[in-house]
Amino acid sequence: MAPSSTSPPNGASDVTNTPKNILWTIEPIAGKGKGLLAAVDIKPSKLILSEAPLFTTECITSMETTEADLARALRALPKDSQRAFLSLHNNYPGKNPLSNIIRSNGYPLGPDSDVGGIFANISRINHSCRPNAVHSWNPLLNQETVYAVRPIKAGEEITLSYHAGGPSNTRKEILKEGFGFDCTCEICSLPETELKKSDGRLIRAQNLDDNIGNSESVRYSPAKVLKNCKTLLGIYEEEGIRDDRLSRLYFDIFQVCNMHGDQARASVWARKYCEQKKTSAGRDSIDLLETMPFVKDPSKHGSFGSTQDWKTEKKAVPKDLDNEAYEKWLWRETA
Ligand SMILES: C[S@@+](CC[C@H](N)C(=O)[O-])C[C@H]1O[C@@H](n2cnc3c(N)ncnc32)[C@H](O)[C@@H]1O
Repeated sequence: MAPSSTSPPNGASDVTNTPKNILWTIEPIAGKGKGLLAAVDIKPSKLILSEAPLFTTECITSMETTEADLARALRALPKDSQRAFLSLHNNYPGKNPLSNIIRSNGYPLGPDSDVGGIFANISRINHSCRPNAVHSWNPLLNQETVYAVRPIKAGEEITLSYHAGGPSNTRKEILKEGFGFDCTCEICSLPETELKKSDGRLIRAQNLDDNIGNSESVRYSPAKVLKNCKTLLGIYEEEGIRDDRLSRLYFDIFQVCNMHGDQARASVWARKYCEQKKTSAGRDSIDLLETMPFVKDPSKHGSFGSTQDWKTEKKAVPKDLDNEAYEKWLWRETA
């Protein structure tokens, strides 16, 4: 066992796990090697970990020299960082051990980045198809952050999503092919009847998501798309999905409303997106900072005003409705 209260290896910064504030420990997890267990109850939006990479794949100069490039970069690290790297899980033992440690543990440093990072602690976090935490690269900190998105009980495993979405057979196939393991998360291990129900919901979610992402539908049948968004949100609630699928859905709804000139609702959904990003990536999340201006003025976003069919002013958000009436307004269900 490697308790998280020990000093992080050189190059790895770990702001939360000081001896005074131990949120988690690294422990053996049945069937998954090691993993992170919560040491205390953790609430959503709590920063669990913020960590700089031990090193990045920027040192790789070509496919042919990958192993040699990595060996050189590794030798340049302090001894404890080298040990931390070499102790990480290798899912593909045999030739090219360094490349395969990267393959087993690397995270891209941002959604569009070709550069991967290896982390002493974050790389120990196992996958779940219903994760209770979300990771993201914070370019302002130059660190990967992990925030809780659901309440996590002391003793519960902290989990991230390596790949999200779809019914269990699709997910299992992708995880096996892309990451080389058979997923045994709590969703994939549900009893058959429950798994079937969950799969049914997630197949429906996939179809709804396809419709919501279809620009023709958003342009010509926005009322139907908005209805599908509401159904999808209901499925996410039922399935306990609070990862980036949820913030993406909020952003999609923002765009549907904004595209048709409904600035009042667009502003509400932009705010929901920002709040969810604050929970999953912190108040200094780039996505949050970039979207905040559209809460104030949705018309500044590129999606604004292809039509004015739903035209409202931003100030038209009602203030005196009860919850039920407000929800009806929000989903454009009032006459
Ligand atoms: C990035 S490592 C995570 C930490 C690793 N368990 C360890 O011992 O260092 C990824 C590996 O953990 C295991 N793993 C992660 N999530 C899993 C899951 N849901 N089911 C089964 N094995 C899992 C697999 O062996 C996978 O290749």
